Amino acid sequence: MLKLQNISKQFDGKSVLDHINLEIKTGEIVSLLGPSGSGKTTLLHIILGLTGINHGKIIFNDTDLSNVPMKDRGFNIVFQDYALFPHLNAYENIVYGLRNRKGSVSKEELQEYIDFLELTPHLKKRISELSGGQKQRVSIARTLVMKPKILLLDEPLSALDGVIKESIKERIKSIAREFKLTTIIVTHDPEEALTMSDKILIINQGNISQFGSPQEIINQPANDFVKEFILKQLEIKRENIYNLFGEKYA
Ligand SMILES: Nc1ncnc2c1ncn2[C@@H]1O[C@H](COP(=O)(O)OP(=O)(O)OP(=O)(O)O)[C@@H](O)[C@H]1O
Repeated sequence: MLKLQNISKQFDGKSVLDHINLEIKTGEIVSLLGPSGSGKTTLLHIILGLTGINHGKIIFNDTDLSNVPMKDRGFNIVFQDYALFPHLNAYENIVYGLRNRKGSVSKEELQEYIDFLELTPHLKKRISELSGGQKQRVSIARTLVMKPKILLLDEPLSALDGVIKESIKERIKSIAREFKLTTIIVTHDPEEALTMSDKILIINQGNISQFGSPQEIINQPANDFVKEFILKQLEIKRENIYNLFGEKYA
């Protein structure tokens, strides 16, 4: 269980997150959803330990991590632009983080992650030879081999489209299920959040507008902002949402 208690963050005296309280159960997929500048990435980086907080506590499985540095938290992130090393091939990128942690992943486990992400045919390729979806899979594999206690993803689908986007989305869902891995995803796209999460945290201007399951958010939007932000999308993407939630929004 990850608990955020009264988290506040200011940049240059300006409030970016205001008393955020949140509980995420182990194995849940949670999307942080909100418009540009609402504080999603800041919250993700605070959980990771990349960004400090001005107020509040971060508690993971009853341990207070608020002052624990990023490298000791055991959470790992897939960055939006993949952040792969162009001079290394796909395999070298995947194992890069393990270089100082010999023995932390067995050969069998490493192969399991590579198989799971269907990367075997691409291991010797340079990064420039990979498609967007393949780069994303390498980036996810590189993070998974570190055996994170929580997997954080910043806009993992934003650079992808069509079939590739759907396949990465399904892959992320199956990773969370297969490895029982708590997964927190930043997105600005309500459809992505509705179709890939157990719970959605809707942030607006540094405040929580609503935290709940996709069904709760659709059926009982907490306020006008949620209605506007989510229901607008339902109008646009009626068919996709219909497939998920049935006739209410058909
Ligand atoms: N290092 C920083 N220094 C100063 N201000 C920052 C810093 N990082 C973020 N901010 C500000 O904090 C606010 C929230 O930024 P954040 O990146 O968390 O938003 P976001 O919801 O992830 O937006 P986007 O969807 O555009 O990435 C913005 O007003 C941003 O300008």
